[in-house]
Amino acid sequence: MTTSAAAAAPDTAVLLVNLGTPEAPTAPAVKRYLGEFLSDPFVVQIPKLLWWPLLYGVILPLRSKRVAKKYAEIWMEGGSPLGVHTRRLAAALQPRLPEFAVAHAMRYGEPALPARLRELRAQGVRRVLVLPLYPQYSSTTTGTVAALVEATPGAPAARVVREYATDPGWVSAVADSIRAHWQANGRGQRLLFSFHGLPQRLVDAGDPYQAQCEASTAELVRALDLAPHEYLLAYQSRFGRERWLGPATDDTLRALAGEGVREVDVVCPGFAADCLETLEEIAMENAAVFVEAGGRAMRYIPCLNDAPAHADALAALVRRELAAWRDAAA
Ligand SMILES: C=CC1=C(C)c2cc3[nH]c(cc4nc(cc5[nH]c(cc1n2)c(C)c5CCC(=O)O)C(CCC(=O)O)=C4C)c(C)c3C=C
Ligand SMILES: [Fe+2]
Ligand SMILES: [Fe+2]
Repeated sequence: MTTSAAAAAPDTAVLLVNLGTPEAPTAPAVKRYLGEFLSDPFVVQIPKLLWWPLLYGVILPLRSKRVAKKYAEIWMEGGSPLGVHTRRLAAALQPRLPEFAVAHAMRYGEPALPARLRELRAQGVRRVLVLPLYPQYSSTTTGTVAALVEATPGAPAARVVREYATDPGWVSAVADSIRAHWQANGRGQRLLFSFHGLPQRLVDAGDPYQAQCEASTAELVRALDLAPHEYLLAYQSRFGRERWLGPATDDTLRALAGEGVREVDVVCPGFAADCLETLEEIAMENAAVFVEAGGRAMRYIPCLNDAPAHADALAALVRRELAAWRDAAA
């Protein structure tokens, strides 16, 4: 690097943060990743003394093997879909924000968030806007990212984007992707909005996640001009025995097939990037559930991933957030 390029090194960075994903579609790699994920007290609130023996003694040994097989079915040349799409999205964002350094990190696994923050500081970055890739806020996702940023010594000054559930640019990008999918593949009789689930207990305790999923859906319904009978909202990926948000995506698909609906489209606006929960659980498992219940076809509408419209929307969001940060400091 020349001296002038070094002098021009950006003092502000944008850090995209996603959940994280295993390094390989193997039981040991899945065990490492799930172990870190499920021992985060923001995600599972059972006291350590009870939870850890259950997690490390029963859940991980059983689940890692089963889940590794699922990852193997969706693995891409460059790695896990969530990792590949997140990396590509950061690369798509960089030319749209040329005066800033754009990087990405994961809350669990690699590239690890604390190391990335310190690396940016070492490169001369003094301020970092952290953008968790969760449109809707939950303590279990955005909240744990914000807490880790706060708890990382040696990090640049940081601001964390809380949510973008009704951001107009993001809503337009998702709505356009749904229209484009209909144009290319035909349109089903219903559109199902499927969001990742959450324990009902957390919502009752004040987590705004459900309200934001509903707000995202309302904005998308408005943008697409859908009538009430044309769409449904459901929650997927239940984990454990307690009550989670409902209705469940699989139950909803069975009920639709039972009502005689032959073709249904499913979109997952809680996921910025395709991952196990969309590519395997929705596009494979739930598509089979719908057909077994008598439906003809469940068509999955992909996440925005590294689409230009996604990068455009996030770049605009970043510029607004940085301006708000500047104003707050002034
Ligand atoms: C207590 C368990 C879980 C909570 C709470 C939870 C919230 C939550 N998760 C996402 C987004 C993703 N979750 C993903 C995978 C995944 N989630 C859980 C459990 C909880 N999630 C598990 C155990 C797993 C792993 C897969 C499995 O074992 O079934 C993923 C995909 C990761 C990938 O590598 O592809 C995403 C993304 C949100 C948005 C959320 C709360 C709102
Ligand atoms: Fe999850
Ligand atoms: Fe799942």
